[in-house]
Amino acid sequence: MNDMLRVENVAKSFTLHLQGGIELAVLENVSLSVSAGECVALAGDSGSGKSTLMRMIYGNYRCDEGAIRVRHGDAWVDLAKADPWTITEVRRRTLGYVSQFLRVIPRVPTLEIVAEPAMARGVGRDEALDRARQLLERLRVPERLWSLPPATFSGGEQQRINVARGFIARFPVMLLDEPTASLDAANRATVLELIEEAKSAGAAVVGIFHDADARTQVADRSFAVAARAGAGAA
Ligand SMILES: Nc1ncnc2c1ncn2[C@@H]1O[C@H](COP(=O)(O)OP(=O)(O)OP(=O)(O)O)[C@@H](O)[C@H]1O
Repeated sequence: MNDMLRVENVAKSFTLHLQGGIELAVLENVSLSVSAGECVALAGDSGSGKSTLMRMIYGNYRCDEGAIRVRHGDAWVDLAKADPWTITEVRRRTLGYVSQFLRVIPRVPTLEIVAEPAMARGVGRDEALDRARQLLERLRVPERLWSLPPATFSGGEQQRINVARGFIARFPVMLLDEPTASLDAANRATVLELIEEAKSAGAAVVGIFHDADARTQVADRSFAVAARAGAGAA
């Protein structure tokens, strides 16, 4: 198997400082590998730890135990032990993340926001802007909005800009947190197409899809994230 991502024996608990230091154990002994061209859907009840696992893979949450190995160029990097600079480098070149919410940068026009991850991966400005236009067109974001900062855009418009940012750079490993939530049928279909195209180009994809039809369409398999005894107790 041409693995791109290996999660090995990962554990995570949260300490709730505002509630007397209660320890909330969420994940224990989680192992998962994802190969190039494969899409794995994280499945499990609400509160089971799907988003927590995704944030750990992105390096937002530290692991209590275990390793999160990502193939970064010719090397393997363990994000559980990597320093912040290395995590930033892995995100710039290897690891894309479509979160549910767009982090808006004040005053920066939509077109630039979408083009930025491609430029950060070394794509020339003109080509990056071209790709951004194509993606915004495919995702039906009206051209009159492209020169405006997206702060005041609707939830669905912001989500499509987030999707465009996630897909423009052709990351080898992609994390998708509910990429079709709050989209209409036509845009939902486009996002599923983009996921299929990324897989065909060799991306390893990990997704959370509450939309069961979307999951069936793009995921090659599901990975059950099981809530630990005690999780959700607080
Ligand atoms: N930063 C945090 N601090 C404390 N507890 C947290 C934190 N993040 C998540 N949790 C807890 O961890 C558990 C798992 O949450 P998580 O968001 O990963 O679940 P999920 O499977 O993604 O749920 P859903 O399907 O509802 O989005 C929950 O009980 C949640 O309260």
